[in-house]
Amino acid sequence: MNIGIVGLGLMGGSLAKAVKKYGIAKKVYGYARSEKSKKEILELNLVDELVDIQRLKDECDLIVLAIPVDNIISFLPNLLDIDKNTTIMDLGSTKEFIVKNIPNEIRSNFVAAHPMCGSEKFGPKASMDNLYEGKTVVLCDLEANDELHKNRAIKVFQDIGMRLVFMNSHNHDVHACYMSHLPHAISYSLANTVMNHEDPKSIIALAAGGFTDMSRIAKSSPNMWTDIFKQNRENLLNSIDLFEDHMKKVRQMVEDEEYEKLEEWMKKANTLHEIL
Ligand SMILES: NC(=O)c1ccc[n+]([C@@H]2O[C@H](COP(=O)([O-])OP(=O)(O)OC[C@H]3O[C@@H](n4cnc5c(N)ncnc54)[C@H](O)[C@@H]3O)[C@@H](O)[C@H]2O)c1
Ligand SMILES: O=C(O)C(=O)C[C@]1(C(=O)O)C=C[C@H](O)C=C1
Repeated sequence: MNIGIVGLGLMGGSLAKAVKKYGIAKKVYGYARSEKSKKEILELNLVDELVDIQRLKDECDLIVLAIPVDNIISFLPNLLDIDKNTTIMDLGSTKEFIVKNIPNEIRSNFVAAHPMCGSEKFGPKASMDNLYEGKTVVLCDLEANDELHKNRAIKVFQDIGMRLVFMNSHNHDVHACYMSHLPHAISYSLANTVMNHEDPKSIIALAAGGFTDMSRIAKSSPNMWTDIFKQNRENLLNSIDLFEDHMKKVRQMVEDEEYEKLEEWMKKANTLHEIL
């Protein structure tokens, strides 16, 4: 099978490396827009060839959209005349808005997927051949797909070592919000809070494991995360409200010097790690 990847940053570049590593693709084609990306992709030897959209459509059995979630939607008009046997797949971090915006002509071709792996790094240089190994991918609303496309997508994810989880796109966005989008909002908030209060010298001198762990994802791509917060707005607003309730609760317990209650609240939080 020939695979075409649109966007060869962390996720697309890592997929290109993984399908090569496991011998899944006869040819891996890439599509990139900026000259800077094109240069990096070729230097890193991520794909067999960079091609235009027409060649992607003419020569690929599977086209993977590994670009920010708003760009996924704006890219779809390019694919309306796709062959009925060509599979399209996205790797976006949100699912409901994307699925709602898939044009009818290509709905059965389009497999909505979200790999639950990644990092705060972005761009072609961040790609890794083992990013997907042993990780989970969420596949959404598969009842809308032809068997050919569903099975092709499932096989590719299995062949690169992923576990599969099936969910509807609405539930996906609720869960992804709590497990990924809220943590990013908190980490960006923490980074800005600390930078407004502390000077660089004390940040460098005192940053230890706790702060480094909590702030790692504040280094993530603003371009990608603005789109995610926009598309998952309602769920994010709800989750921020619930998080704020807990911040108010801890603030109140400290203010009222209710230390036994505080300890119980912390013990409850400890139990998360009996599950994880
Ligand atoms: N980073 C993560 O941890 C992670 C995890 C799971 C899913 N995702 C999702 O995967 C997708 C890609 O994220 P990433 O981390 O690889 O981002 P990235 O910034 O590393 O890579 C995206 C690449 O796509 C290019 N691009 C953007 N629009 C394009 C277009 N219209 N045509 C061609 N190229 C285009 C950019 O130049 C960039 O090189 C996003 O939808 C994101 O939500 C990311
Ligand atoms: O930074 C990481 O460690 C990630 O795995 C990235 C992460 C996350 O865990 O929130 C980020 C966005 C996703 O869509 C999926 C995964």
